[in-house]
Formats: sequence, structure tokens, C-alpha cells
Amino acid sequence: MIDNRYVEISNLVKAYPNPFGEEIRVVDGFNLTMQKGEVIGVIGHSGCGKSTVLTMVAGLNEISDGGIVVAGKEIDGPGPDRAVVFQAPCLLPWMTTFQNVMMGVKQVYPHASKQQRRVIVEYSLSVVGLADAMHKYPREMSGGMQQRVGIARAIALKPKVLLLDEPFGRLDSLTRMELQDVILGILDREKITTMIITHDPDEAIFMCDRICMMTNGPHARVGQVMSIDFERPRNREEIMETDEFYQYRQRLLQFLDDCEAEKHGKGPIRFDQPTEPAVVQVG
Ligand SMILES: Nc1ncnc2c1ncn2[C@@H]1O[C@H](COP(=O)(O)OP(=O)(O)OP(=O)(O)O)[C@@H](O)[C@H]1O
Repeated sequence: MIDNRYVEISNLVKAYPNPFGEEIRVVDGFNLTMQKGEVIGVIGHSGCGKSTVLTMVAGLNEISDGGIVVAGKEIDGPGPDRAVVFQAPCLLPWMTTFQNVMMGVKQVYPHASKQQRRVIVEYSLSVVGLADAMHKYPREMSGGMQQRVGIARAIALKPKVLLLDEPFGRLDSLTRMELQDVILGILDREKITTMIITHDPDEAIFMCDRICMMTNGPHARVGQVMSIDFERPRNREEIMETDEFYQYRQRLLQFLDDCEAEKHGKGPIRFDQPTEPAVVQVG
């Protein structure tokens, strides 16, 4: 049997102390496996624990219980095998685009020659469409351009896993769509295993191979996982003309509505999947 578990998140728990000093498990028993090259979306209501899960996978947030294995190795902190893109790229304002990307490359490739590093940085900036803006400073660029630098900075590290935490959250809808296409182009070429957090069902359907729907917190975990069976490369207009797109969307919205109802005491809704949750097939 082929072992497809490239990323394995097992019984993941995150507990934070509340103001009374009690430990509250915001995430409790989160299980998910990701295949190599797979793009997984994580969707759920605000505050359910999506970023908490992502930052634990990134190694930036201590794990209270359970574990995360990436490419056969249990993680115990951040590493260049996992690159993160947050909502805001946090570029150093006194450095050019080129220098901002080079900074991470120097750390990850300490033994590469100057010329090799330059090629990596230039390539990463060109794939996000910034070949002509390498020497601009952040203040000279739009929010969308700055976010492109953040993406270039992440892919320049050649990570095993790319973690995107609402990367388009601050962008207008046109720029958002442009950047979705940029990322999809990169993922189609480089086949990087990717987790993307989003609030936007359309974005999740367009970009992902599977969408993991999280239950409400506290004690949030995976409620359902839905496979998105559109072939790649994907064309936005073509996908949006299919019946399946609207069925997927309906399924996601229904889940979010059910979570909302449960929050207001209209549940309980049954999300009982103790280990790997059931995969929902639409169509
Ligand atoms: N450092 C912390 N200390 C205590 N509680 C925290 C801490 N960080 C997050 N939380 C709580 O954990 C829960 C999950 O937060 P998280 O940011 O992961 O949710 P989210 O689903 O990503 O939210 P959003 O969609 O609004 O970004 C929230 O209730 C939040 O208040």
C-alpha cells in the first residue's frame, strides 16, 4: 500500500489559559493528513482556531498535545521546510524587494554562491510578476505588490510545505483574483504541499484539492473534508459555469450555517469523526 501521508496532523490540541487561569482547549483532537503536492483549504467561523492550527504546523505555536509529522519527521519548532505567508507581508521598509527576499535565502542557503542566491531571488520574484520591481522599496509598492513579495520570499526557500494564512485577506477583489492565479500557477508548476486558510468559499473551491471544514471552538476539530475534483490547471470562468461548483459551495455554506446555528443553541449538530473525518463527495 502506498503511504500518502506527507503531512500528518494527529490528535492535535492547543490549550490557552483563560482569564481565570483555566486551560481551555481551543483546538481539541484535530486530525488531518495531507498528500505530497496537495492543496488543502481550511475554512471555519472566525475564532474557531484555523490560525492556531496553521501556526502549530509552522512550528511558531507550541503544541499542547498530539503531533505533526512533515515528510517523516516530527516537527518541534519552525524550519525552512515550512514557509508561511500571513495576511500582511511585514517587509523590512529599508530594504528593496530583492533584499527582502534575499534575506531568507541567505539563511537557508548559507553555502550557495552569491550568483546562485541571486538566481533564486530573481526567479522567485519573476514568478510572482515582480521582475521589473526588484529594486523598489515597500513604500513604493501597492498592497498587492507587497503581498507578491511575501509570496516570493516564501517560495524562494523551496519549502516542503507552504502555509498561507488568509494571504489575500487585505486585498481588493481584483487583486485577490490576480494573486490567486499567481499562486495557483506556482503550485501547478512546483507541486508544493499547501495549506491555505480562507474565509471565502469560492476561493477555497477554486484553489484547493480538498477543503477541511472546522467546527466551532472551543474544542474545535475537523468537521468534514470535501474533495474538489476539478482538474488542474484550473480556469476560473470554466469552473464557475459548472453545476459542481455550486454544489460544493452549497455544501460549504450549509456547514457554516450549521455551525452558526449550533453556536446559537440550535444544535447539536453531529460532527463526530474521531480520527480522519469522512470525505464528502459532491456531484
Ligand atoms: N495567545 C492566545 N491566548 C489565549 N487565547 C488565544 C491566543 N491566541 C488565540 N487565542 C484564542 O484561540 C481561539 C482561536 O484563535 P484563532 O486565531 O486560531 O482563530 P481563527 O479561526 O484563525 O480566527 P480568524 O478567522 O478570526 O482569524 C480564539 O478564541 C482566540 O481568542
